[in-house]
Amino acid sequence: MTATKGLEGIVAAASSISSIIDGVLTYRGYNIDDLAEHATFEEVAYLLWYGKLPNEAELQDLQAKLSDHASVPAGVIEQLKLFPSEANTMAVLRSAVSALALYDDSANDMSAEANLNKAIKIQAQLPTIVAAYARIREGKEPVAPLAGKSIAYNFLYTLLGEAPEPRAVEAMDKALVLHADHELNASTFASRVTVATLSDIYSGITSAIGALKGPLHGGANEAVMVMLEEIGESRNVDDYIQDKLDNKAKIMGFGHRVYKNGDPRAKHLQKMSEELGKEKGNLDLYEMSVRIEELVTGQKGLKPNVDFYSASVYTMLGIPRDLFTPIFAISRTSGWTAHILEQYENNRIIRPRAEYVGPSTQAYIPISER
Ligand SMILES: CC(=O)SCCNC(=O)CCNC(=O)[C@H](O)C(C)(C)COP(=O)(O)OP(=O)(O)OC[C@H]1O[C@@H](n2cnc3c(N)ncnc32)[C@H](O)[C@@H]1OP(=O)(O)O
Ligand SMILES: O=C([O-])CC(=O)C(=O)O
Repeated sequence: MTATKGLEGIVAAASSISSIIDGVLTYRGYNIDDLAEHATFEEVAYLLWYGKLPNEAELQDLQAKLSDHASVPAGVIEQLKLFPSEANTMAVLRSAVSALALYDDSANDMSAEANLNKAIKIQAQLPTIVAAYARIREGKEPVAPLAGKSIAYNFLYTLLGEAPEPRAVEAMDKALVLHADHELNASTFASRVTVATLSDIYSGITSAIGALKGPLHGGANEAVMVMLEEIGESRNVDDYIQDKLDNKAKIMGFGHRVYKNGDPRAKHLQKMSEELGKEKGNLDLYEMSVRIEELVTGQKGLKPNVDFYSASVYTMLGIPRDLFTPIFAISRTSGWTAHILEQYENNRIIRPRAEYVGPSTQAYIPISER
């Protein structure tokens, strides 16, 4: 038995949810470029859960369910108030989602219907939790989401406490569409491993949030913003990046395990970054990002991934840096839950083998003789 480091190239599950074939990403066979252009996040979530695009009535029904479930148990809000105001936001989210299970009587109901309902409920509650914590840590009261509004609208509304600009809602919605699912990425795999033991959906999402938090995965969007802040202004880009490249340091937001010729989602975020910069009359972040890309791609051949331009997009939407990865989690909950439901439908425990590289058979030595 020989191990493949990082399981590169190993096909570990069959799935009909999303595919990456020859660098083209599809959700249920629909090209991400078409979905990014035309679909709302709610349509995409429906597509991921039900396997088809909704008609008007089906979409309205899902939107009503999401609205009905958007409030969070008072006990979870009380917990958010007890957490330190400087806490890591992904750790907060991981803990809060785990706590949601304590208030859900159906948490351990393993019927397909109950699990789909929980998927919708968790999707509705995640944005409420992220916005509530962001306000609580600033000493403000959480704002209740408005019935009949989209997840993108309500996230911005409950975060900022005022009606968001239509353009901001549109950009947020597109970002949610682009992050919704991505085949067997690390966090989705973690969620499938967890629920394949027949553990509950909350355990699966808690595992996934823990995996997404890392800077090699979803945490990279926040790390990109740290880099842009460290660089500070355009004239510093070349020296900063050259120093990193010379020292073989990782440039966050570049590279990908599967895409070697570029991530198809990045161009949409780059376009959004440029458009928002133009609208705000400040292209600094966009231009710095473009120059970083020229240097990194030029010298290392590495292309930007989904996390690179999302950092400048979210910043231009007025979102604090440490909410970037929680936003990724809000979107990816649709994909995680779709994968969890698919895993339950045709389950077998996920239990690979390890190549043993430790010492060969050893004779036990009593402690007094060691
Ligand atoms: C949503 C997402 O999760 S997208 C990914 C987000 N993560 C990041 O942006 C973090 C930065 N990128 C990385 O760390 C990596 O590219 C990963 C984790 C995304 C993929 O990792 P792997 O598939 O193991 O990388 P891969 O084997 O292709 O790396 C090949 C070489 O390129 C280097 N490399 C890869 N990414 C980068 C980078 N961002 N900066 C500098 N060098 C890099 C590797 O160090 C490796 O060099 P070596 O051959 O000298 O050892
Ligand atoms: O697929 C991956 O390895 C990481 C990624 O881009 C994602 O999860 O969106």
